[in-house]
Amino acid sequence: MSQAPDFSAHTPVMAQYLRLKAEHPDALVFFRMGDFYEVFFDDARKANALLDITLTTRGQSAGQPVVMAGVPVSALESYLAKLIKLGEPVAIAEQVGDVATSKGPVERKVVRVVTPGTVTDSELLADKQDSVLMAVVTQGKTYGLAWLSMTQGQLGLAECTDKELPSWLARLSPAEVLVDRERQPAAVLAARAPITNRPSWQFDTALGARKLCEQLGVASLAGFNAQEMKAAQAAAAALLSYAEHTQGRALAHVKTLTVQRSGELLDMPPATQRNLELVLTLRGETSPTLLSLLDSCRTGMGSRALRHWLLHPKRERSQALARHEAIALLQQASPEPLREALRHVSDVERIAARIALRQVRPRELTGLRATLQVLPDLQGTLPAGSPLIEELAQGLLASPHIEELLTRAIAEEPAVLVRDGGVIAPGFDAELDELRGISQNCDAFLLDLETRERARTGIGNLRVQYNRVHGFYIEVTQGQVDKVPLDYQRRQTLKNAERYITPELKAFEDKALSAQERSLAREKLLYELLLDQLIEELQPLTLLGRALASLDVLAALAERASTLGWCRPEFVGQPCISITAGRHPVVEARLRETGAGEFMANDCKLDARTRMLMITGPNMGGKSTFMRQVALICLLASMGSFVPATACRLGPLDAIHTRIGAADDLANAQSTFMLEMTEGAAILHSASEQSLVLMDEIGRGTSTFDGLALAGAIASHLHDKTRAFTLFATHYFELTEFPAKHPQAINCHVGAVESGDDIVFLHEIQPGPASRSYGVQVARLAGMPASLVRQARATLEALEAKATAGEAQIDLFAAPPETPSPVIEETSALSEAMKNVDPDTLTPREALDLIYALKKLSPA
Ligand SMILES: Nc1ncnc2c1ncn2[C@@H]1O[C@H](COP(=O)(O)OP(=O)(O)OP(=O)(O)O)[C@@H](O)[C@H]1O
Repeated sequence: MSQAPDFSAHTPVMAQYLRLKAEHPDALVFFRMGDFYEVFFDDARKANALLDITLTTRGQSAGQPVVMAGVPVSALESYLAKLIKLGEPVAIAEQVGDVATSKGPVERKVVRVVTPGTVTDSELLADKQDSVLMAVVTQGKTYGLAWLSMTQGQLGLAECTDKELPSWLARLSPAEVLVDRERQPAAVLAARAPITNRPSWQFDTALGARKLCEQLGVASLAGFNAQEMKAAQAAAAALLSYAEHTQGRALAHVKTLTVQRSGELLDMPPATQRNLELVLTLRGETSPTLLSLLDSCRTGMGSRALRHWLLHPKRERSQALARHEAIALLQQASPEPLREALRHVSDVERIAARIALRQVRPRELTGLRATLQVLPDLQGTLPAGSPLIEELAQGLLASPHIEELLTRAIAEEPAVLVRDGGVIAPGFDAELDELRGISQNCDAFLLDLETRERARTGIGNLRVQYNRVHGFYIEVTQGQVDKVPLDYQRRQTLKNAERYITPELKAFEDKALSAQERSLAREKLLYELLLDQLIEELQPLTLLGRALASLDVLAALAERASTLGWCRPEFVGQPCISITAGRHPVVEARLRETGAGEFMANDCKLDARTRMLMITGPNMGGKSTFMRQVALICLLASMGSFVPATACRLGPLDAIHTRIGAADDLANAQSTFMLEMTEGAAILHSASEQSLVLMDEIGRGTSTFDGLALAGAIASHLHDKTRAFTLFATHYFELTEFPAKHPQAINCHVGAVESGDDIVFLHEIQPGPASRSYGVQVARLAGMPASLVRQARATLEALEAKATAGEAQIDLFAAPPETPSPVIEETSALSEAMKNVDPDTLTPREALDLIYALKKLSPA
């Protein structure tokens, strides 16, 4: 055992600080001193650098100057927000002892540690996004994942392979990842989420299983089908220990576990999420994206749930079907009354979590009360006929007596903080009412005393008053001082007046001031008791939060479907992606916003016989837009939304893969071409017959011949071996020959017409190959100098003439030659042996031996 460090040479306060710091070496310790949080020594230097706060010294301790910096208590939140953004954990050490009665420094304790993945303060969290804490550990080839959204009380487990790990990280986008400090998985380092190292022993399967059972209040994990997930349990051990450690308490609100298996969800690798601009644009902005277009939710919890739906579509379709049905009914009846009712709803999910962590503020409770009061109205807006909506409606019924309790307990308009008083409603507690009565009756008493004293002393302008510094006093102007009776004791002398106190007034003062203090203490106690009662009701509250969030998403999707003119998709069992008049929702919205014209709708018909579209046509013609819109429509249908088309039939789908030209991944030191090939290889390895693959101009990152050869080979592989539904956009004209030799591929092109030197894009997908590429025209449109365009055109004509003059056609798609057969080697061994033979010198016996030897060398 290591010995506890000895801080006895330090001043008592510094010794106390250093003990707390020793328990939290990785966090900045914010040490409460009255109205400030102070940081010392190295933490002070760090805070000075990160927060730009002034560094000073205060005296000495153990012979060293005490370097310090401080932030006012009232500004804590803004400093925390900065540090959390920078990924710096902060341990908050509060004064927990009684200042008045403490001998030596008042007792202080770290009450919580705020880290990026465990923040629960509403001010520090984005309304529309969850903060997810995740733990990742490897056991052999399996990665165990466990994650927790502290503010939603949701715990998740999964296991995956190293290939799948990046998808999981992208999907969950954790705010903080816990890893074994001895074995940090490369994919986690690459994901660039803040990493927190934990000791190896915390990633222990048995400990994880025990902690999970305790947390969920179950005897075994069998009910969740998680008893065999050893690696995930090990991750959960570290996750739960850390979460409790940072909150400084057990997590009463975490009662549910979702077990997600690889293979359950539609696979969307990070490249797909990025290329389709689902939640972030390629530039990293939050708008315009598919999520920003979809999110007309009325509540933060709705927006968070929508994001989850979008990133976690299931392969199995029953959930999506139920959502389609609910949206159709809401749309028929108009979703507006429900959306209107949702305006009055607070973030019940987060409030429930903050109740559990005993951090909830009075005004959040009045928000909850107001929410509970609108539930009957909200219930009235729900259409009948959808099992999903009926199930969600059950969640709304769960909490009538919480409303009653909150109405009785919390004042109409409570103060912001409990310590300010005025939070508990009158009539809730007799003792509190009495204490408040005493301080409130002050005014009447003082008026009465004033009248009596005026009469007794004959001083007409005598006044009884109060101020915070001197308490109660009787004020007499200097001219009247000689009339003051003997029982008046002088308190203070002013220029024009004297102030006195009398035994009666003193007695009243003691009673009034102590009543105020006692009433504040009583309110604090009652508030804590109220939290105890509310914590008993966490389950219905959590259920209520989820129901409201889901209803909000359904109503938003119904509204979007009506506003944007989307249709209900249909699922079928046979392989097909059949979209009639599909549109790219985000591009269409942008065109509408900017008045830049109408979006041209396009069909996409793929089935068992046609699995690949070879798409050609000019730059800017709309190839990328078309391919992306097909993927987005498939994704929207799979998450349970309506889709931007007039009709849509979808067969089973297991993944959406995209390889779309991206900027160099400079941060990872990969060249464009290397990245292109790496992403392409990953797709060829993981796509299946039920996958949708988008290949946009693969091969363009290298020389023409290399690129063309690779593109041809990749198309063949996808067509012959993978057999995925593939949209293959290319500038290589040679590839328009591909369908002639590949029966499941067809040519199509984006239409464009030339008028003179100009080109007009029709954005229409038409059958057959494009006639030419129009690159020079596009360059002209882009404003290249006229002389340059002329030169390019002349060169192009010359090149075209040379090409048609003729070389023999190469079959780009011919099956690869067989690996050289061993025959060649063996034959050469044979001829090698023959070289050394001189027949004229051989005896018959040697000739026979030679025949046997040659026989051995020859192929069978
Ligand atoms: N169906 C459509 N209707 C109307 N406008 C469209 C349509 N498709 C694309 N566009 C417009 O054309 C622009 C270019 O489209 P897109 O990027 O898809 O072209 P591309 O053929 O992939 O070009 P490149 O080969 O240069 O990547 C889009 O930004 C959009 O404004």
